[in-house]
Amino acid sequence: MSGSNTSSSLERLGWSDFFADQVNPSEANLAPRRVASVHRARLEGIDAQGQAGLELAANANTADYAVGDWVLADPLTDVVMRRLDRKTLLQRHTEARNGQQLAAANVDTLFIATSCNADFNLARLERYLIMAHQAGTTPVIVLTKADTAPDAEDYHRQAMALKKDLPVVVLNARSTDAVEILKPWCGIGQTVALVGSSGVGKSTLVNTLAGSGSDTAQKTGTIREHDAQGRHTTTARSLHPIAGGGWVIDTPGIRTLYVSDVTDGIDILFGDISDLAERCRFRDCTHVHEPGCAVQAAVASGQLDAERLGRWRALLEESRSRTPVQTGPRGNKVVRRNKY
Ligand SMILES: Nc1nc2c(ncn2[C@@H]2O[C@H](COP(=O)(O)OP(=O)(O)OP(=O)(O)O)[C@@H](O)[C@H]2O)c(=O)[nH]1
Ligand SMILES: [Zn+2]
Repeated sequence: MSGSNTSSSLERLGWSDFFADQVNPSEANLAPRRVASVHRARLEGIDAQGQAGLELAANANTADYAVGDWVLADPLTDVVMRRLDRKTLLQRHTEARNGQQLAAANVDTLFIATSCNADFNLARLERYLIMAHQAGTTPVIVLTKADTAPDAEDYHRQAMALKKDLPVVVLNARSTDAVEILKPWCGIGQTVALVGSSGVGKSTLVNTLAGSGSDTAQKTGTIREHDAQGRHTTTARSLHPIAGGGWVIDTPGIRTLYVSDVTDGIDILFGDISDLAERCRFRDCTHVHEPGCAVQAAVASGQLDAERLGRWRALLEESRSRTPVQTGPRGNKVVRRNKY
């Protein structure tokens, strides 16, 4: 890496020791670039100077790259030599060949958006929280449309009860006040992404964060991504600068994320129940009818909410039925682990 100016500009793009430490001395002449959008046949990149080419080798597949990835490119030919390990990775479950589609990489904070109205659903928020933990990102619940809800504080209180120390903010996505409220997670070099149902205000928030007059502004309520044939640089980038520093990733893929393969995340979100379960008399306790069940005892004493227990059980069931299980060499079951 050359001079400190370059690295400090790179840090504005999200570069950090985590990535710098992966660069071998023999790779010092290569240029770190960040993937700004992924198309079927090509990638777009950025570096400290702005748009930067990313050419893939003939045998490479764009599906192996996610928006937000860091790669090392040959500065003369723009050819991608290597992708650096990811800090975090958001994936989509698909029915396709390998079952996973990459949605975004190296997202520091995941804004889980829901509005202060009928969209608000604790079970769905829990799923998004699990997804955030599973990806390695920090979740923040963003309650939108506070300006239209007389009872926003009630939603706030319910969301905060989902997990100890969970950040929950209440805002009007159309107001510039939202920028100030989200500032703690949008500093220089920070990357955020938004998930949530259709219509909760994700595009509106991206626009508000990007600032007015930004040429990256998304059109709300309309289709954003279009590949204009015959022109090659007109597609919307998926990595948008935030006015006060940082980046927000917004892609169609991230808008349709849902939970799968979530066992690790479930243990983080429902750690209290997992702890209780360890104290049950039977190791294979189903926490339904067994004597000596510490989980049922906690429900009976009012320490544990029965509905929350029900959601935990449903998520575990779903996760078990979806997690691919491979049969190991001696017929012992090997559950696939996260691999970034
Ligand atoms: N009053 C008010 N309206 C909002 C707020 N956030 C979003 N809206 C409006 O809600 C509508 C939907 O907002 P979008 O930003 O398009 O929602 P989205 O989550 O991007 O929806 P998809 O693109 O379908 O995923 C728009 O008309 C917004 O102006 C808010 O906090 N307050
Ligand atoms: Zn039990």
